[in-house]
Amino acid sequence: MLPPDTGLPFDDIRALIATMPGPDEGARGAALKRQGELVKPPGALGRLEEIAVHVATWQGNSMPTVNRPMVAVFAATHGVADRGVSPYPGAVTRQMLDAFGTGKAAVNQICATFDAGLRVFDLALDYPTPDISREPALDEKACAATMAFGMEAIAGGSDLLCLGEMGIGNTTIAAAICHGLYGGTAEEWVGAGTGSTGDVLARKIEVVRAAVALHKDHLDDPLELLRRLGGRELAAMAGAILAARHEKVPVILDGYVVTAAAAVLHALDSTALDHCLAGHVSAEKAHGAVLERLGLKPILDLGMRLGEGSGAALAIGVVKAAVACHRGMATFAEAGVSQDG
Ligand SMILES: Cc1cc2ncn([C@H]3O[C@H](COP(=O)(O)O)[C@@H](O)[C@H]3O)c2cc1C
Ligand SMILES: O=C(O)c1cccnc1
Repeated sequence: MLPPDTGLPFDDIRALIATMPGPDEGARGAALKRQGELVKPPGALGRLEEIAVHVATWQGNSMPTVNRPMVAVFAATHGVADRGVSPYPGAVTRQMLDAFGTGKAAVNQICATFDAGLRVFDLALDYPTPDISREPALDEKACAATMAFGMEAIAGGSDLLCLGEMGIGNTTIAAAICHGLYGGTAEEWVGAGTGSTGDVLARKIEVVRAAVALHKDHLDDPLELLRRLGGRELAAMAGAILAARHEKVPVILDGYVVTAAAAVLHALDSTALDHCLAGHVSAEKAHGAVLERLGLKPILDLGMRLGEGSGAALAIGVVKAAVACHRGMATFAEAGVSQDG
């Protein structure tokens, strides 16, 4: 699904936001009713019950499925990577794409564990976006086109979309977006990423501070903020989240970088992430704070700080189990179990 080709590119994105479908209250009501009838004390499956009802609500199906979960990993390169903001060189981004291709990365193993599909999107890796502390990452047309490209993540059909990213330097980008959206200090939003400490961490904070200062007069519009402080994988992920909403596909977010992309949509419309689950809270310093601002409660908290969709993919197991219980358990009446405690 591509946005209609009318008007300014960002206007097309705004039109998709304005026309997002809301929750399917019929499916939600029926799913809640079924949860109350299943052969267990009410609420005994805890968050699994909420998760099953969430998937039912956003698929618009009181008997939801997780038969075709898909992990979409968006990869891009960043000019800031040359500023010494990551312990790893920018070349690692392409090397990791090779590892995804041969099935040797962490996300491959987690996808295999849960029978999830994995698609990797190479967003012009040979052309890093400019250093955001010196100029905008993207122009409006490129940002909107990259968001539209991200909408391809769900092409071919999926009943649960997990988002991941690969792009050395992109925890700097995520921090700039969060600092731009939420204010505070650069220190507050910058974390270790792949393991930055000392001078590397200090440079990272400085780059984030300089980037937000450079673009400060243009940050009121979240799409403008995304194009200036973002990168291609963040724009594509925002597009994917929006397309999934229109196609009734629930989404699982991953760590700090994915959540920063999602936060841009939330700033445009506070209901834009209502179909999303937070797969986990990563060990990246500010991830928990962003999730709190978005009103998202992470499913897992395992101290992971990898990115590449690993935390979202791991949460597929929990969501699958939640939906399996919802679909497969007997009701008290079916099981002949007495319901009065
Ligand atoms: C071998 C390796 C595998 C990865 N898989 C994901 N990332 C993660 O690390 C990067 C962000 O961290 P920073 O901002 O510190 O560069 C992203 O590419 C992210 O997905 C990796 C990083 C490395 C080194
Ligand atoms: O939380 C994340 O998204 C993350 C953390 C470290 C490295 N890359 C990504």
